[in-house]
Amino acid sequence: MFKGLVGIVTGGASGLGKATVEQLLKQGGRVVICDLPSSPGADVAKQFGNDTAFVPVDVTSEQDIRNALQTTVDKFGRLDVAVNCAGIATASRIYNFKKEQPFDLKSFQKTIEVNLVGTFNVIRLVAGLIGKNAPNADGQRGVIINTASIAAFDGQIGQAAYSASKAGVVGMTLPVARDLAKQGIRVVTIAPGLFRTPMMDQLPEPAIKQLESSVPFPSRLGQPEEYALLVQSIIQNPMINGETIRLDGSLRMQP
Ligand SMILES: NC(=O)C1=CN([C@@H]2O[C@H](COP(=O)(O)OP(=O)(O)OC[C@H]3O[C@@H](n4cnc5c(N)ncnc54)[C@H](O)[C@@H]3O)[C@@H](O)[C@H]2O)C=CC1
Ligand SMILES: C[C@]12CC(=O)[C@H]3[C@@H](CCC4=CC(=O)CC[C@@]43C)[C@@H]1CC[C@@H]2C(=O)C=O
Repeated sequence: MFKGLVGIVTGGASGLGKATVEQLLKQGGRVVICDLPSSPGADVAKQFGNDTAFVPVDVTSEQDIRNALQTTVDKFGRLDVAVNCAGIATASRIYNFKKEQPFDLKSFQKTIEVNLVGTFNVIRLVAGLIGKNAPNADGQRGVIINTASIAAFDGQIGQAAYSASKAGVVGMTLPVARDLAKQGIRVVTIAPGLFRTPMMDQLPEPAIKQLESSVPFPSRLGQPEEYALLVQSIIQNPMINGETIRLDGSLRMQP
């Protein structure tokens, strides 16, 4: 289905990103996995075979992303799709009244830097390369897909930094889609609910069970493959643009 399509996936060594890499490959695409040097990205690329490459990147670095784009062109000749999955989850209350300690500013800045600035950095750089493609019959040159979270809308206690970073991703989706419309590049954001990934596995099992029971239907964590299926759908459907799509089993998180 995606024969000839070339994608890059940030955060592609783990969780939602890794499932996306696998789905794009299954459909006949070729994929560059971008993830931290400390990630298992090299092993993941080896496991997936010759239609993948791993480039160690920090998404907040301009040079790292330029390197990744250069590798994409050298190895696969073009770029059609970029999927932003790289992200970190942090949690802290705004003020700890027992310890008389405010939210650590560095931690707030880091969360914004990776989740929001990192996503923006990738978008602004991939747009130039995707824009070089010849348009298809519909005028489309490619697609950029971002990952927010339902915490962008229903942020919980302790999620001020995480929610702000993800709300930023939601907020820039429409203006960036408008910026890139003339070039025929679509921009879409997915806001996942609760998915079974290494990020989620930081929580103890009883807490996960409790979270699962809070999802109306299906009352369980999402599988990373279900996220990847939405990525596939967004790529296939040229009318989806400038929108954030919740993928959450109708969960609305409690405070
Ligand atoms: N798992 C879940 O339930 C949900 C996840 N999300 C979001 O989905 C995205 C993917 O999350 P998961 O797959 O669950 O997490 P994960 O922890 O399994 O994967 C995240 C990947 O991002 C990479 N990464 C982190 N910082 C990076 C940086 N500065 N540069 C490059 N790569 C970096 C990590 O090395 C890791 O491989 C994240 O943005 C997360 O906030 C959103 C809602 C729910
Ligand atoms: C990010 C998200 C909600 C959270 O805040 C938690 C995170 C899993 C790891 C965590 C461990 C903690 O001890 C504090 C909370 C949290 C940072 C969750 C994974 C997915 C959740 C999300 O984005 C929901 O939309």
